[in-house]
Parts: sequence; C-alpha cells; structure tokens
Amino acid sequence: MLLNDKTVIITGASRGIGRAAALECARQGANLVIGYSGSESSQPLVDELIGEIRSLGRDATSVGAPAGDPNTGDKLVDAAVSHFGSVDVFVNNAGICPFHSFLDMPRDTYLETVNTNLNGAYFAVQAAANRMKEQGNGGAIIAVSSISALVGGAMQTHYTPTKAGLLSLMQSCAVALGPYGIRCNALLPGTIETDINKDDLADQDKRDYMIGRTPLGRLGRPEDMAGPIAFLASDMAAYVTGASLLVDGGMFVNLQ
Ligand SMILES: NC(=O)C1=CN([C@@H]2O[C@H](COP(=O)(O)OP(=O)(O)OC[C@H]3O[C@@H](n4cnc5c(N)ncnc54)[C@H](OP(=O)(O)O)[C@@H]3O)[C@@H](O)[C@H]2O)C=CC1
Ligand SMILES: C[C@H](O)[C@@H]1OC(=O)[C@H](O)[C@@H]1O
Repeated sequence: MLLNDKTVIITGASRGIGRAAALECARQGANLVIGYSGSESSQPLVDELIGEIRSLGRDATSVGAPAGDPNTGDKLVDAAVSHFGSVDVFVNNAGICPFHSFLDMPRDTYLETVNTNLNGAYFAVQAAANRMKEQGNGGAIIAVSSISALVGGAMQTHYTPTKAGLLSLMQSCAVALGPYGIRCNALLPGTIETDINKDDLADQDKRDYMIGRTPLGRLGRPEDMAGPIAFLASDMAAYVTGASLLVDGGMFVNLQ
C-alpha cells in the first residue's frame, strides 16, 4: 500500500475527483479528512463516503466549510490532528467553474470563483505546510489545477487564471518548502465528467467536440485522477516536486 497510516486531507471530496481520490487513498492505507462546502445537500454524500472508507478498514472525518474562507485550512488541519495526530498529505481540490461569457461577467461570479479556487487554497496550503514543518517528517501537497492552466476558454475567463495560479503556487511552494522535505505538485486534469460540467456537456455538440479532441476517445472519469493523485502523494514520487502532471487522455497535444 502506498499510503499506509498516512493522514490525507482532501478538499472538495464529497463528489467528483476529490471523492474518487479519497477512496483510492483509503485503499492505499490512508485515513482521510473530507473537506466540502458544508451544504446540507452534500451531507448525505459525505456520510456515505465516510461509510465506504470505514468499510475499507480505514477511518475518516469531515469538515464542512467554504473553501474561500481563509480560516478553512486551519479547520481542516485541526481536524486531521485531533482525529489522526498528523497531516501527511494535503490535496487542494475544491473548485467551481460557473461557465459565463467574458464581456458581461458579473463581478460576484468572478470574485467567488477566484476566492474559492485560489485565495482559499493559498491559506489552506500555508496551514498544511506549517503543520508539516512542525512535524518534521516532510509531506506532500497536491493542487488540482487543470489543462485550463495552459489553454484558454471563452466561457472560463474567471476560471482559467485560478488554475494557472494554482500551478504557479505549487511551483513556488516547491521552492519554499523543499528544505523541509515537503513536496508540492500540480495535477492537471483534462475534461472529466462530474457535476462541475454536467450542464456544459449536456450539449451533445460540445460533448462530441471534446471527445473528438481526445486521442484516447473518451472523456475522463473521476477514477482516472485517483491513481495519479495517490502516486504524487506517495513515496513513489519521493523526488518529484514542482512538477505538473497532465492527465487528459492526450487532449492537450492534439493539435491536428
Ligand atoms: N471535471 C473537470 O473536467 C475538471 C475539474 N478540475 C478541477 O477539479 C476539482 C474538482 O472538480 P470536480 O470533481 O470536477 O467537481 P465537482 O463539482 O464534482 O466537485 C466539486 C467539489 O468541490 C466542493 N466545493 C465546491 N465549492 C466549494 C466551496 N465553496 N467550499 C468548499 N468546497 C466546495 C464540492 O463540495 P460540495 O459538495 O459541498 O458542493 C465538491 O466536493 C476542481 O478544482 C476543478 O476545477 C480540473 C480540470 C478538469
Ligand atoms: C469544468 C470544465 O469542464 C473543465 O474544467 C477544467 O478545468 C477543464 O479544462 C474542463 O474545461
């Protein structure tokens, strides 16, 4: 097992990529702190996930708090320490992408996206890193960035800068935290079918276009991200830091 007895915090783990990553980390021997927004509608999903993790022989607890709140990182770290005694891995995954055109982008939509995806991540990464430094055993931090850190989208002008920001944050943190043995890497998913793009991909033409751009011939599944996240979290990646791992079925390199 890659993560035996490690404590892994994953934000945005009630659904989608975060949930699949949480289950894989549990299969690999980790105990989990499940971050989510705190919304009532997600509570049953979180309870069910904790049940699944326990049935795998591992333990989990949850923290429902807005990712954009600068105090949320401290709450996640406190939960990890009080339940499991340490923080070994922090996966910053929570994110939103409310598709909208640029010229009439509502200020609130822009600000909420940047706060949720990037500003909160900064303080959460800082909280996890301080705890890891205090423990003195190193650690692994992974930010779920995106292929969208590298390319644009007309309906994602508020979103793509947050993903480029997360990639850059991991690069700078790799430099800042390397001396403490804390590795920092970015995962760049392609298009993965989850709730975040349910409406967008309901448009059959858009869906066919995205599949057509993907050499492997299908959209990604949350489970496709779980192995790469567990790998970056584990000692298999002991010399990997400041890296970005693009997991997109080949979409990015498919120019013509
Ligand atoms: N799907 C894709 O194609 C891609 C996704 N990504 C990135 O992957 C990450 C996960 O996305 P994905 O799994 O697709 O999306 P989902 O919509 O399936 O899951 C989003 C998760 O983030 C949580 N979340 C949303 N808003 C907040 C908030 N304000 N505070 C705390 N938690 C919040 C949700 O919790 P709750 O249930 O409480 O709302 C949920 O757990 C995102 O950062 C996204 O940008 C990157 C590239 C491609
Ligand atoms: C939400 C989108 O479908 C998804 O988000 C990303 O980061 C990818 O680039 C996809 O566009």
